[in-house]
Amino acid sequence: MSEGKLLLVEDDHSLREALLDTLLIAHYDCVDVASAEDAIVKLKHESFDMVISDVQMEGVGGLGLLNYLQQHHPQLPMLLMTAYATIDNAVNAIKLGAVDYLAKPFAPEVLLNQVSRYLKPKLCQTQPVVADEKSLALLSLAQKVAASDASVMIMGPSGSGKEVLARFIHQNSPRAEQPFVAINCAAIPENMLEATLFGYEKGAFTGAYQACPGKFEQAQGGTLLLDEISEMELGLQAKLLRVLQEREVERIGGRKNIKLDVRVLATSNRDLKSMAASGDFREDLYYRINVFPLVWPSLNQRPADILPLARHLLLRHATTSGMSEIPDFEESASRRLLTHRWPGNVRELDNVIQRALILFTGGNITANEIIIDADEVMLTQDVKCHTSTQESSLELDALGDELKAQEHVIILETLTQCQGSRKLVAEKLGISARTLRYKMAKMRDAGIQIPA
Ligand SMILES: Nc1ncnc2c1ncn2[C@@H]1O[C@H](COP(=O)(O)OP(=O)(O)OP(=O)(O)O)[C@@H](O)[C@H]1O
Repeated sequence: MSEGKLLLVEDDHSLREALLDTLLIAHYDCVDVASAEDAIVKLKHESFDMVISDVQMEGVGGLGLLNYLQQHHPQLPMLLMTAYATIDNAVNAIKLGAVDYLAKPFAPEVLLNQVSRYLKPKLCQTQPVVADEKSLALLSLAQKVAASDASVMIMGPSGSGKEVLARFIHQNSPRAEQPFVAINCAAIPENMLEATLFGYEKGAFTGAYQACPGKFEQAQGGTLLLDEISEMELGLQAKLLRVLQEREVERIGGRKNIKLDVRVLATSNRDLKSMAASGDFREDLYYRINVFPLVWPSLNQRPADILPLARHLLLRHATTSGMSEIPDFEESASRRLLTHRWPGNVRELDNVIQRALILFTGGNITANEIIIDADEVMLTQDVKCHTSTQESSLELDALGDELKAQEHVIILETLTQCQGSRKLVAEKLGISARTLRYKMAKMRDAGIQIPA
């Protein structure tokens, strides 16, 4: 199986964006087009490792594209998506050479499960950048723990790098070649979390059109990260405990137990021990996942990490935005970075660096381009504030969260620059589509109008 590139063909704009989000979040390299004709043009100039296409589109449509692939790229697996009423077409398509079909509507996991049979997601290359003594000690401990099969509980404040550390443990473990699957327990609606974790059989509940393996099964042989486990409700915690004890899972609506070989890592930015003491988290589950605890201190407690991290983030974002020369920080800028308290930890530092690159006009980065407070963004002449952005920022002031306000201004500006393309915005800001979608959902919740 290769770490290849996907071509997504779908004429419905919003469905295409949603599918693209799902694939990018799962770390698949993916290019999207709106018609079979555009797909054929792409296929002539770029090489792909899999095609996912809608059947019914204007022009030659999905079947025409399948026909083209059969003649010119017979090895290329093609997955078709079809409306429920046209399953006969899909069955014919499989006879003609498509590898499988998905009946719309389908859950994101169903798509990912199909794709994972043919392609591996891109390996996430993020290695923790560390320089402070405390962080070096933590990393060397993590390396030792990685070699074992123990469950690890990673604690630390929000944005401190817990997920980065979890990936590091997986990549340094004997399971490194097997899947690393992460699930954010706080980001998935409560009623969906159980199905997402344990999977379900066809017809298990309304909307379960196809059987779907859960995250545990997807992580088979590898590592499962339960991000923000403190947010899981008590009833589900009991079910999770049973799965961990029995080392087997039963899909919702299923009748058979599936043996599991999965290492479990979990993260929390809350004090799980006192949650367990107060009955807000199951004590027995706490002890089961907390075999080896690791704690990332907040960024201000490991000051020697700040500048190496800032340089690393600068390199990452400058490269993503295609800059040929990577600037450095002037003395004044470094001083500003070192004297801030970083309540939002590395994520806040990441935002500040992205902002600096937006304001950057050449040479090295100066203290003027290190914008930490929202007011500074509003006063900086270099930032071309659009009317809608100003209005949104004023609304945000009422929320009393300056850090978020700065972030929102940047997202709105970049959305305008990229004419609404979520994919380009995520690329430009150097964040994953998942993060962007999450941030935009929060902005909508706060009443901010997001341009279409
Ligand atoms: N040591 C590090 N080296 C490189 N990048 C880092 C490091 N720590 C954090 N980051 C980056 O900072 C951002 C936040 O990190 P991460 O998502 O791991 O934090 P977290 O503690 O899991 O946050 P949350 O509690 O909000 O889920 C990511 O973009 C990540 O790549």
